Amino acid sequence: MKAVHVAVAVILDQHNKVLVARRPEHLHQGGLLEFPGGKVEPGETVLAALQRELFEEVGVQLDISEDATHPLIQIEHHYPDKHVLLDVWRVSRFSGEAQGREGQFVAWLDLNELDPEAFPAANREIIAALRQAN
Ligand SMILES: Nc1nc2c([nH]c(=O)n2[C@H]2C[C@H](O)[C@@H](COP(=O)(O)OP(=O)(O)OP(=O)(O)O)O2)c(=O)[nH]1
Ligand SMILES: [Mg+2]
Repeated sequence: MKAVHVAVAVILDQHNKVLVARRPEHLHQGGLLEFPGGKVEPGETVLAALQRELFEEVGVQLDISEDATHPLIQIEHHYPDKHVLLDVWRVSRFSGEAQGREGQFVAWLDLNELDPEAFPAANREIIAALRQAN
């Protein structure tokens, strides 16, 4: 099974709050929290995908210049029904106010209070890497 390449944004504000959204029930890993993002389309760069997905899902415009976007970690994970490659980026500049544009719950949660169990299994490593980096 080929891995699905997914661009994922971790947006941390100056108060150590990170933007999370709840995956709609009907999707893969539905009902769990996620860092916003989505599949990289054919011919698209990962940063272009990151920017497109963040605008589509939460209405946030990312600054994807080199000094504002840093690779955090890549995680390859095999779910029973799907193989994903999460390409996770730390984003430090954006404009717009985050809102669930697809009707989903979104929130800024304290990094120290994130419950890894509320996220898909692949995210535990992301949360650990973030806590180590901060
Ligand atoms: N966005 C995101 N996806 C994650 C995270 N953790 C994790 O395992 N995933 C998985 C769930 C999905 O299988 C895949 C992302 O696919 P997706 O369905 O959100 O992709 P998409 O936004 O392009 O959605 P669609 O247009 O296909 O509906 O990655 C995460 O933190 N954020
Ligand atoms: Mg998505």
